[in-house]
Amino acid sequence: MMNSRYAVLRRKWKTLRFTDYMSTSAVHHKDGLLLGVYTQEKNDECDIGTSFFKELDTQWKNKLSSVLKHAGKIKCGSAKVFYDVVHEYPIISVVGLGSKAAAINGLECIDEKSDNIRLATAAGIKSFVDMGIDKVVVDITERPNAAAEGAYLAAWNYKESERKKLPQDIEPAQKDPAWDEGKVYAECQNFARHLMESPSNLMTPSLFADTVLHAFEKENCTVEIFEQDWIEKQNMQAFLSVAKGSAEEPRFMKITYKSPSANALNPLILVGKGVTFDSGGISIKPSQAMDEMRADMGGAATVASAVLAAAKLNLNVHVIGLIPLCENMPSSTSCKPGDVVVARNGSSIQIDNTDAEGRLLLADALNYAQDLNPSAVIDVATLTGGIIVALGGAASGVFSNDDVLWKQLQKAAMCTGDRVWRMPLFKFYSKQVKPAQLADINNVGSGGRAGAACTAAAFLHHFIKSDTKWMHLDIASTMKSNEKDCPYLGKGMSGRPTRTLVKFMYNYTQS
Ligand SMILES: N[C@@H](CSCc1ccccc1)C(=O)NCC(=O)O
Ligand SMILES: [Mg+2]
Ligand SMILES: [Zn+2]
Ligand SMILES: [Zn+2]
Repeated sequence: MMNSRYAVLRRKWKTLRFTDYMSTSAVHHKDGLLLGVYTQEKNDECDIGTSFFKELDTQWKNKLSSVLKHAGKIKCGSAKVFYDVVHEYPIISVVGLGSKAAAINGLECIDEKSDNIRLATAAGIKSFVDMGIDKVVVDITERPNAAAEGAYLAAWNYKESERKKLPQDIEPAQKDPAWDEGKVYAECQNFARHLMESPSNLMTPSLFADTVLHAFEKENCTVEIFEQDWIEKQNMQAFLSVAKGSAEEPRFMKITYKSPSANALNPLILVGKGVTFDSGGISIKPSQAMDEMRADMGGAATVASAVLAAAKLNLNVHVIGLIPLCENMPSSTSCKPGDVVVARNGSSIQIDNTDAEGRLLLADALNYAQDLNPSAVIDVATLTGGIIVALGGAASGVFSNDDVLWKQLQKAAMCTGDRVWRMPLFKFYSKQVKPAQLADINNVGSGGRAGAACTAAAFLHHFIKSDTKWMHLDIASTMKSNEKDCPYLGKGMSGRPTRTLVKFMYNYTQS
């Protein structure tokens, strides 16, 4: 709640902003400062400032420690704002970094230190909302990359009018390459959030392809956009069976980034499901929350964004992103329940539920991927409601035929805080999708909703050759975010797991 002293000081500062005095000599008066303190375990002891906090405190004759003493404890991941403590920075936000001893928590599968920094920095950025601040200077004593991630993820909003209320000029107190890296991780996740959140009429398959092409303009990458005739020549009939219900033409994107120093001939291939709107088709979805299916291209968005980050960070990797894009709509040209199509690999598929469309696009894209001599193939897809039932928003579900690949992804996710959880690829589930009554395989499992994420993975597994190292990420569980579960992302389409994919590629180059 705003008390009277707060109101007076805020008014005073706002008045000052528009004086000639401000616009000439004392530019600092428009700047906010974000400082960190470690939470003290003992109740009667004050929180302890970071080394940067202490440095400024000495410079400013203990004014910071003095206000902190009266402010009481600052909880981990929360912020307290102080006005006019020093004239250099009229607004200072002090954030709780949690315990200095925070470390990797095996049970939680997360590096708590890094996540505390993200939470704290995000809370600090948000504490400057509506203050008209031009620039925020951030204390980066602890984990500069995580600080940048928290800051830039928190400063983002799909709506420009909301974004403008938050500081957009954010700078580290000292130059640090780790901060710059964290900024790329966050900005690429924000790009994925933009693609996912965009209304489906403004992010059709062709508009998605154009937007991504534009984002890669300055990167040393090859971006290919294939149209319907190419998809037909590729015999991608499973993919086309979904696309044919819509007036919007499908697209197939291929984005290649090969670091000049990467000698790997065999690329890592990322495949992203790009259904720009999933109405369910003839097996139409209930209208409640159907709008959220504008984000059914979350796999495509995160794959494109992760490859973009790899290029921006010059990661020592050879990666190809494959992105089948289409709409799933009901019409007189739609595929009907019980229809049979032949996929690119020659397998016949009985389509008993047209809402289980993602796996049809992926079947053909995965088959194409394996023609490119990959070192590993990873698909990313908002694939099933079943994974939401299984994991909630805590993690993306991962199915893999390779333990090393899985462990590398798990390690990456611990660092980024964007978690993953391994799920089974038992024959138990394969037997529920094949054989189908009229074809080699059915696009839905005989168990119905029971184990639906697992039968979907079993379906994809059918299209994976025995010597291909493969991982399938079902990201329907992490498609959306909310303020309570992840304050640094807030509410809306999450852009998860972009940072985990980038970190995975970073580690992949080291192995
Ligand atoms: N598009 C997929 C996943 S729908 C999952 C979802 C549901 C509600 C809110 C967010 C995400 C699909 O249609 N899958 C078919 C299925 O799960 O049966
Ligand atoms: Mg969208
Ligand atoms: Zn669907
Ligand atoms: Zn879908």
